[in-house]
Amino acid sequence: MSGCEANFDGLVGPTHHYAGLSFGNEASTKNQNAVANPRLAAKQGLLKMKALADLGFAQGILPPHERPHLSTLRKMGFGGSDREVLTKAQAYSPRLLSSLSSASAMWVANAATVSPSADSADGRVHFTVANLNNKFHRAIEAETTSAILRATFHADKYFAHHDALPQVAALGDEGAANHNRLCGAYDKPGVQVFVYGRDGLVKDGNEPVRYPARQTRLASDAVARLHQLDEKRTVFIQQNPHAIDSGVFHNDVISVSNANVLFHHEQAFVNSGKALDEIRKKMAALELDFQPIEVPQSKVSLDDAVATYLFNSQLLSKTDGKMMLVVPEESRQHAGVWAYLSALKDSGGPVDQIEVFDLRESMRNGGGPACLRLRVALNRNELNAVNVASLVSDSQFTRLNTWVDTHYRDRMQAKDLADPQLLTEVRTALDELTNILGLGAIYPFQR
Ligand SMILES: N=C(N)NCCC[C@H](NC(=O)CCC(=O)O)C(=O)O
Repeated sequence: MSGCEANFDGLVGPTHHYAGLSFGNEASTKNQNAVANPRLAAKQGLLKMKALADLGFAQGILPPHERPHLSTLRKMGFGGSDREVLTKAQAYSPRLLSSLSSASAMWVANAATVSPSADSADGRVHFTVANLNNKFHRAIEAETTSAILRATFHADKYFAHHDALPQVAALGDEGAANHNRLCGAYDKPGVQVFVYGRDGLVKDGNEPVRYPARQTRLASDAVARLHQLDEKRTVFIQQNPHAIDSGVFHNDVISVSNANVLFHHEQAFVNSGKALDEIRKKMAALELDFQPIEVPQSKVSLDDAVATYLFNSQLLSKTDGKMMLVVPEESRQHAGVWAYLSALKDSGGPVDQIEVFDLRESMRNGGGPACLRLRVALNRNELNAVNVASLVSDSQFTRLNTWVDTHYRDRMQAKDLADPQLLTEVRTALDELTNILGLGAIYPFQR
């Protein structure tokens, strides 16, 4: 198969903690105030990256953001020295400081939507940074995400970068977590599938009632337009509001695609049969055979899917033509889900290997294997144009692992965030990291 799918994983930042900031994400709510271990979190993520790189997959890394986010605090009127800003913000509202200190940028499936060059009219890879408008702690990610993506994929000839959509609820955009692509070879035209939770402009009675629908159709349409996609090869599907109300706050908690396979839960979409038919027809026009793997509610309930993150998995093509599913340890711990996975592996279908990773630190905030990675399908020239130090090699892994050991604390709670020493530690670490990754000045404090 020509071309490749490179996975760029977000590295967990030094202020990783459990703040209960994401209403609608049940793990986030459940684990509010638990004690986090940023060092362990970063190392769990690095181990996944290393393991996949060792298996021969193209693996990249995206750095964490600067937190606490002093520039937002200053914009909100907290003045004086950095130390004073932190003290005043903590006195005003510990929850505000916590929101502006979240390490949520680790979940880079929400960093941007990416369309490969084979699908875009101008023949370039398009990136639109997600505005993450539904959550305050995430809406502040866009600016640094944009700087990071532009530094990582910097050749204009190959890569087109779009800023985040305007920061309004009607244009709520959560990036690649609500986007799938079905294809044959990664560098040949495919069918892009955008999944949205609500319209954005009008209420049609199909919205969830308990939890927010973060992604709007208005935003998905805008991204498809920006990426110069052909409507004959684009599909828009509404996410099942009942699934959102059950804790499926992003579509990647209930479905994942790779090549011509869509692994999904039976209750993932509104009018599922019609949606799958449209994908099938549009793929057939490209002479591609669509292979959906639909998991029935009777085998894995929505609640179990949310609790185990079975679908927040990475589906990866191996050189032998078969696929491997990368799942979190929580999927192995659940007898019913593990029985389903064992049967899937032995079914004679496309998936014949299951790999399990311990990502507990991230999982406790609702971030599984797929949340931690941004898929970028590339042809050979494009892969060669990626900032080389952003690719995970043995030597980069060793440097990064040592960097984490040197700079990260092994315990973090909201009350630690006002410590001015923490800000110094973060800035020292990030300054060093931009050197390791050769990214230049990407953080506000470096400018
Ligand atoms: N499904 C994907 N692609 N990403 C998962 C994102 C998890 C993230 N959690 C948080 O932001 C929790 C932070 C806290 O509560 O401390 C979110 O809800 O946006």
